[in-house]
Amino acid sequence: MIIDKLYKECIEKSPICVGLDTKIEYLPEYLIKSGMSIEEKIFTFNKMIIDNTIDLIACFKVQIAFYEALGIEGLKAYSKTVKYIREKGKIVIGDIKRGDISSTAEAYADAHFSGDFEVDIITVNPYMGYDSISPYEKYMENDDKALFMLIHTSNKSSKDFQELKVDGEKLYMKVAEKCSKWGEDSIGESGFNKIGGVVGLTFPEEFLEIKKKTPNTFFLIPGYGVQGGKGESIKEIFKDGICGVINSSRGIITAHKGKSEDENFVKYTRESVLSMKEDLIVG
Ligand SMILES: O=c1ccn([C@@H]2O[C@H](COP(=O)(O)O)[C@@H](O)[C@H]2O)c(=O)[nH]1
Repeated sequence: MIIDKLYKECIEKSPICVGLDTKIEYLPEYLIKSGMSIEEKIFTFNKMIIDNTIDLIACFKVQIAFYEALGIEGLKAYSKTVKYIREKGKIVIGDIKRGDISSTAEAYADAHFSGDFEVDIITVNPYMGYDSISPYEKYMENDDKALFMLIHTSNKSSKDFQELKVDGEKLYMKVAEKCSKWGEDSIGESGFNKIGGVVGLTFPEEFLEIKKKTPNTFFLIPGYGVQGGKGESIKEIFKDGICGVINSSRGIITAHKGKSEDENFVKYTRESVLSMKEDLIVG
């Protein structure tokens, strides 16, 4: 089961997810100035990051918004990037945050669990309820696909709706309970199921509250580094064992900026992953 594989990678390598939120301005000058097409520039940058971090981490997350922003060439770079990661046998999360009526959700499932944009796990927004999530299940039957459902996001305004009280309980706790319930039939040998949850590291107390109620939910944890999430919070959250994978995007893929603008830029990428790993050591 894919979440078992992700869990194993977290134990064997590190619970780190490198986020490929690639923008042209993040590229080293030598690539920006090269005569390559946008598609080639972005893919070359991503490939160098992938090749130089793959042995240290659990998975990659590719945020589709940055590729959509570059038009057709950007989407071709997205497709090449996710295919390259999968060819290397590594897990790739498509951060697409979809949520729509079931007929449209079926199309999203086809688009991101097969074909040009196929990834192993996608992020989904559960606001529209169960029939916006269930169309992905067809692809999850073979155990090689999974979902990460938004529960409590890392941004400041997550409070606007997610913390509203419903029947005396915060809305994000209701969502966490549904996430756990919808995944309860698919618990793997790791003890986690196929419907994971997205919970930001920027609100560690809320994280602990969610974790207590959802022992079989594996988490995608954004918010580390640039957004203010701290390694020390992970030590508390992982006190009883690893229960998620921590994403860092800008903190890793821009680590070379102001230091190296040539082919050696990946030295800084690798160093940033190693220092994140050090910061997260649970002990
Ligand atoms: O609650 C959420 C959900 C998703 N994200 C995504 O994670 C990365 C974070 O990037 P950093 O550069 O490490 O801040 C980005 O793709 C977001 O769209 C999130 O931040 N918070």
